[in-house]
Amino acid sequence: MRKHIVAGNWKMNNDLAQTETLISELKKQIKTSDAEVMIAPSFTNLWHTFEATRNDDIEVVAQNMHFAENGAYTGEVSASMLKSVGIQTVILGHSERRAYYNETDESLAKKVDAALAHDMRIIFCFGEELADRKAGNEESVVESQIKNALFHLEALTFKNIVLAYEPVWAIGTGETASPEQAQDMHAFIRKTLESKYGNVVADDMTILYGGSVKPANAKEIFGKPDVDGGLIGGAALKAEDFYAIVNAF
Ligand SMILES: O=C(CO)COP(=O)(O)O
Repeated sequence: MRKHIVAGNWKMNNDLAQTETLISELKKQIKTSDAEVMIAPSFTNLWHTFEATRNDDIEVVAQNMHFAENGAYTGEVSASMLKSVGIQTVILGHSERRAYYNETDESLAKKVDAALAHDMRIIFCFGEELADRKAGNEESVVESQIKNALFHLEALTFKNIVLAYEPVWAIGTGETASPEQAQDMHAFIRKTLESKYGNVVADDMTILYGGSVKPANAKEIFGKPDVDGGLIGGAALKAEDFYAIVNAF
């Protein structure tokens, strides 16, 4: 079933004290919403945030994980470690991870497999760079990112996957894809899924848009038929702005 989701990716922001402040401000904003609400703090704050929001309509998710179960991977965190602190969902493939930490379609396919093997839900991110769009290659780039990391999966596993289209040129730049550009790409993504998995998987897939979503533009973007929610960076760091976006549905 297709859901509405608004997820806040805090990236490398908020120490423990700032996390506590933001959580208490978020709690004041919560009201019944049509959208599932998620927040992704840094690893150091996952457990605390999970505990502090236990009774609220907020799911705490991780920003990344390693594909191995355990071992000599200094600085890394595994799926079972995340699950042991209550985390059921992980963001994989964010463009910042691809750009700065050499994450590739190949390593992401392994992370996807590891998360699914632990019955975790995945928010799988992808999106073209500015040069790709200028060259008119945005669809082929997105298509290959999806195919290379996900098309080895069986149709049934897609119930544990949420897709997040985040054009790199719109992340943290203040420049949003127009609602029409987002809609066109989301429809293309659905068509790409349909070509391999059929229309049930394609129609049921929740596809989020990410890149400079703000209270001022959320309603228009979320109003598009193939946009099922957002992955929010900067605006997720202010409780009022975040919930204005959640309530844009
Ligand atoms: O990267 C993003 C969410 O994962 C989007 O970031 P901004 O909302 O700050 O553009």
